[in-house]
Amino acid sequence: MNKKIIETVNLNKSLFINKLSVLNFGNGSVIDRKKNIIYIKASGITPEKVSSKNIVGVKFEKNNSYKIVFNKDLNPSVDINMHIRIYNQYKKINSIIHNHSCFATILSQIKVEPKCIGTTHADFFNKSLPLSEAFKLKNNKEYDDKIFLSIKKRLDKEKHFPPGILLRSHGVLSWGENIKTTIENSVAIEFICKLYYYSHLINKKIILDNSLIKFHYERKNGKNKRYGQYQK
Ligand SMILES: O=C(CO)[C@@H](O)[C@@H](O)COP(=O)(O)O
Repeated sequence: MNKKIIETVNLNKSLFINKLSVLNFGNGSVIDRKKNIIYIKASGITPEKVSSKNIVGVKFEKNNSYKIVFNKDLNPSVDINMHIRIYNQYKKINSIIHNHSCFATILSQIKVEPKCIGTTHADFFNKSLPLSEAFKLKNNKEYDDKIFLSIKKRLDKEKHFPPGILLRSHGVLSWGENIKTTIENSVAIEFICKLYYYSHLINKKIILDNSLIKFHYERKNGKNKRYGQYQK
């Protein structure tokens, strides 16, 4: 069995295992950059029921068009065009999860970017988690381009590429160079949003000194990280 298809199944099942998805709200994709094929959950399939039989493979072009090349009788996730645009734009991303996990979706709906107010967040990312920009539709055909542009406009403002983004009023995207990182990022983003939500409910004035953000972030990330079984 194709390794990318197995990875896509495991990625989508992780949504269910980590309780990041209710019903079919959510999908995961993996890209084969050598063949320009994206594997994604078929539309309407709940993550716990995903198998190689309901993974769709689409061969995509630079102009974001695509044709179905695997499980041709199935429709890909409704979000396939958003995934294609992200892969075409950001070459370091090799897998994407979209979900409606509870606290990340709450913050996306109240339009709040969770600031770094604790070392748990700082261990993971040293900036606020970004929220995509607002947009309106003149017609339904604009949706795929507009939702991607709402993501790109916000990411263009970031010096450090984030592990994901809150999709305004909708949910969350997490991504990574491989499925392990993408799954960890989706779990971490939801946990950080939960910590932020409850901390802020109790005290709106919480801040964390930048020196501590820097210490924690650099201890776990980057070329000089000092976490885990690193070479002494
Ligand atoms: O969020 C949405 C729809 O708003 C989708 O991600 C969700 O319904 C999943 O759709 P798919 O089953 O992936 O087509």
